[in-house]
Amino acid sequence: MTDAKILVVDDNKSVLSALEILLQFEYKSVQTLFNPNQISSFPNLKEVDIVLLDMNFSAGVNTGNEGLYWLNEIKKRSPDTSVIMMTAYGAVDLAVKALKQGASDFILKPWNNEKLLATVKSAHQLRKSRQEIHQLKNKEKELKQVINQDNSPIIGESTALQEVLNLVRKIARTDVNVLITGENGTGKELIARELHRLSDRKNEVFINVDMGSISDNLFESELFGHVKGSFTDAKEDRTGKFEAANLGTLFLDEIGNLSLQAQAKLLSAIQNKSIVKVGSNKPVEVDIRLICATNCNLDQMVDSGLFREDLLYRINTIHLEVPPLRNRNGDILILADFFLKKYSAKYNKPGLRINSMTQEKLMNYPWPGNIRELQHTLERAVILSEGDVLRPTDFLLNTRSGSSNDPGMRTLEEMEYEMIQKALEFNDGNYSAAAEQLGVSRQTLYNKIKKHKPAADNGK
Ligand SMILES: Nc1ncnc2c1ncn2[C@@H]1O[C@H](COP(=O)(O)OP(=O)(O)OP(=O)(O)O)[C@@H](O)[C@H]1O
Repeated sequence: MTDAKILVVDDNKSVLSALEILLQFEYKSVQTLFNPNQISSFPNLKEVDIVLLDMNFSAGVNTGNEGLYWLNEIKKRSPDTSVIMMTAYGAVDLAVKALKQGASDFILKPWNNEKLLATVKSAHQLRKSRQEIHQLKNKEKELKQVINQDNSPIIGESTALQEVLNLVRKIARTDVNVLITGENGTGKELIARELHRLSDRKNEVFINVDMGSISDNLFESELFGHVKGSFTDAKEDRTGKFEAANLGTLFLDEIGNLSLQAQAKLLSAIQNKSIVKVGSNKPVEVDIRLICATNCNLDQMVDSGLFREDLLYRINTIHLEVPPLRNRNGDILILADFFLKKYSAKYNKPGLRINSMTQEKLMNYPWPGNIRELQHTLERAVILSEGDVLRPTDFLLNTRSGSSNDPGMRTLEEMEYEMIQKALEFNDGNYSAAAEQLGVSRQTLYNKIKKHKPAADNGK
């Protein structure tokens, strides 16, 4: 027995009882209405899965207009209910008219029982699909709200930052591709999110992809998706990041770490505004706003043949350079105060203050890890604080270079970290070149950096 509610509306009582008898063997609830005027007051019409609706109710009238009128009334009150029209006058144009106005199907009287049951069954499937689509759409809406709710404020009053934010406001509502450059931890991702938040795409998703963490052989599958069976591990169809970001913003972080092969594939997707999934040959159109970020000098990489010039032209219609924290001194104490309040609240330590000597120490430090380093430094100081005032000694800045003065105190891990930093510095932040110099693969280098990251953050 199928768990569905059916309503039959016909002015012929013998039609009503015949259909009631036939359908109640298959469906849990079958109700009948002799007078269509009762449709308007029918309780919980939205819960009715299928309506079987006669087209002509007044004696001698067979235009079908009454049926079309009631079809519209039902659709107004319950758009997902499937309506099957019934008529003894099988004019094809009338059937087409009803289908155009939202009917699911059409049955001619006298009907064939088997055919009628098959029609009702597919109308029920249609109703279920419509409900699923609605549920998925609602779910998608909620997910988008959750994904987009990471709206950390951008703190800072320095002219350098305000100039960047002015440009962000100017370009946010255009669809131009934006390249954001700047050192690690300067707030590139935050700026990208702000561009999305101020754009007409703000109610759609912001998808963030860390290109440095994607190995070359997974690049296409991650970005463009794949079809089931296209390679050994492709157990299911997969939607890539481009498709997932459709109508929204796609943020490609660490774009300077892409191999030349991956760059060519990315260029083709951007140029064609479409992607082809691995294992398919059908292009799928995508409508995305592209924002890329890097701490590498892409112009230099173009000169040394490590980055495609045509790709650079595509991604940097507008170039935003986020200044390092040491060039926006005015922001250091404002940011410190912001993070102090944030972590005092998080760790339940109200009333914490920074004294003037501490302020001086923070102002004089060059912050090589920029705002991320300042943030972690404040978090650690708040956690370790014992009194109400955070003193200079609560901020163990630059301990890593301190320990490197004493070779006896360095661990193998610290030396490895230093080597990696040096190789990255030497190669202008280019992971591929640094990996080659260190004699490891780009993936291994990336894994090592990832492994060191928490330690590096804590040590600062
Ligand atoms: N102006 C700012 N105001 C408040 N918080 C900021 C600001 N800039 C950066 N942050 C915070 O600092 C941290 C690092 O910022 P973000 O991840 O945007 O930097 P990034 O330049 O993208 O770093 P990476 O190059 O390592 O990817 C984040 O927690 C971010 O919220």
